[in-house]
Amino acid sequence: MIWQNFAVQNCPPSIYYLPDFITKEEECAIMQAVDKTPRPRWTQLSNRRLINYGGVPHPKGMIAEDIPVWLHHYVERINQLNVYAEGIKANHVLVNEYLPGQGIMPHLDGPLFFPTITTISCGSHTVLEYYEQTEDASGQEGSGSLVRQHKTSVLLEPRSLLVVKDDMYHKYLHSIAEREEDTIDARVANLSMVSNVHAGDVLRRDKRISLTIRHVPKTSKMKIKIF
Ligand SMILES: O=C(O)CCC(=O)C(=O)O
Ligand SMILES: [Fe+2]
Repeated sequence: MIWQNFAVQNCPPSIYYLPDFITKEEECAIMQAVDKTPRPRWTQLSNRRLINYGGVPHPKGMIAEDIPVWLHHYVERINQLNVYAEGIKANHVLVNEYLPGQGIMPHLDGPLFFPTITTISCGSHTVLEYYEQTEDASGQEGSGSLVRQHKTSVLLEPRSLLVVKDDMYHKYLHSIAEREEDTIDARVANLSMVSNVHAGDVLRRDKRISLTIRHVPKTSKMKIKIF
């Protein structure tokens, strides 16, 4: 599969959207495996819950942990695409679970990850929104007053793969609004790449599981110092 053939037009570089990257059976298997994950593995946040697999990224280096066997197949599928760079392989999977009405605040993924990321969506669609953040023109330099302007949106259907790099990784903040339904409008940049969804449609959200499969460049071996 040549992921470069799936570039989303009408948005800054670079987003790629691959519908039906996984089958319904694979989607079901992911949802079941995530469902079975023991409670202590989860980090509960106010508006979603998550699991780090592969370790917890850290500025001093991620202490690598094994990725569970059920995820190897999907990590391998991403590695076969060669999205990161020659010889660079995924070593981290972030599982996010969103119930209808939940989301994630505008943010950048930051310097701990290789700046090309991949996300598989399961269980429900969502709309990923991108914002340009600039210092308020009326505010004084360094006042810290920031304004956010909507740049583009991407509809993520269940079973799709998203690949994000370049300015869409480094420059524009992404978020998922805390909504129970999404009204699809012409600001959705990949509307021509989805079937049976049109501007004006209202899509009700269901529980969504996302797998964000990334490469964490800085890893460290745990050292136990004995004095
Ligand atoms: O769930 C998603 O698709 C996005 C998650 C995300 O942006 C993150 O965890 O950094
Ligand atoms: Fe993110």
